[in-house]
Amino acid sequence: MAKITLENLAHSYLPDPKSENDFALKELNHDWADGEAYALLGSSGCGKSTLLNIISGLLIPSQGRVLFDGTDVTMSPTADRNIAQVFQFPVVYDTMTVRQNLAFPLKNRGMDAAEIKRRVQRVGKMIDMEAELDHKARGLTADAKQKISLGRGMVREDVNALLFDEPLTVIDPHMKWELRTQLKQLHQDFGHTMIYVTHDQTEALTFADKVVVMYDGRVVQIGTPQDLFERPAHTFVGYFIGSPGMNLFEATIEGATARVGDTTVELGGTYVASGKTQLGVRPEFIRLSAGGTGIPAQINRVEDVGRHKIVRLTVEGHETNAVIGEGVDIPAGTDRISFAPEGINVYANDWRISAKGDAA
Ligand SMILES: Nc1ncnc2c1ncn2[C@@H]1O[C@H](COP(=O)(O)OP(=O)(O)OP(=O)(O)O)[C@@H](O)[C@H]1O
Repeated sequence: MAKITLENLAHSYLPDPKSENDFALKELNHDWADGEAYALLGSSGCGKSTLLNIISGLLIPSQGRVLFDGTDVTMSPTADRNIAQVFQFPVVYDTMTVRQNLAFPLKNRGMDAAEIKRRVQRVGKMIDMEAELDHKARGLTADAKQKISLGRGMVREDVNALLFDEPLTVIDPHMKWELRTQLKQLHQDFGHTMIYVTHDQTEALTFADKVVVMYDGRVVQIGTPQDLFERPAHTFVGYFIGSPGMNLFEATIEGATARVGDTTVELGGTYVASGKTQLGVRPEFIRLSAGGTGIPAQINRVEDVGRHKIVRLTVEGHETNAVIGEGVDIPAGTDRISFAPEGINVYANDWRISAKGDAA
């Protein structure tokens, strides 16, 4: 297992990049801790695979260095990096049995037969294919073949890192949940450094200790699921994480208060902000009322989704969502919203700013 250091790393697919916009991966500096499970999350085209391919050695970055435990591996081929990789689509040897496929990386390293047998049995159980261990891979479904690929990725215990690139795309929904749980268990048992690329927030939040959110070639936040929920560092994180995502209100910041339209909102702290200023409030922190001092709002519809209700409103001309707990009544004649102070985030030019005196 290794700590992974990304130093002044950036990548452009163009031979002669002129501006930041020419970079698929914009400059970043990070240490990814030994033994942690990271999810790389972001929408299509934001640079997740570019970053993963640089870490795995499939791509040489146009700038910067990659270090494994302090050793520069930037120019080292994948084979020399001692990593296991699982891709979106299965990579299996059709003519081999499931058992031979799983044993392959261990045999290659000359491990003794009894140990190979033990590990293959364990991984076979993990991927729920114990009964098929002696079947040929040819003829198995894509779903089963991908489970073999995952198993092969997990069978070695001595790797520097385990890299997964959207590995559950072809897996059926029930098995997805099962395999995610198994991966998490594997991580707890062996403490591998794991990097898991996905555009699915549920997958990222359930799998990872830390979620690395990418947007437009940039890492906009690395945090625990709780950090991403409570203190989204960028408006994109607020919008992308959560269902529905965070509401944004254009606001003028005036120290400890903000003006949203004609309404004054108490911020619960003092802020100095300029540029494009907004308040970000998750639907869970929106309060509804009839009359009073809140921001004028109009309910468009209410969706009962079982555990809670989603109230769709129009506020200051924008669609706004509130989440109301099961059994909580929506006040009759609701025409105002207000914000729970602990749920207010202040943004200047899309980046979260802290109240004076706050650490984060
Ligand atoms: N080989 C390449 N040549 C030129 N441009 C590329 C190449 N690979 C990726 N890109 C571009 O780089 C940007 C980042 O792509 P990347 O594949 O890293 O994103 P991603 O977040 O992994 O997306 P997806 O989830 O769709 O795979 C995109 O604009 C993409 O078009």
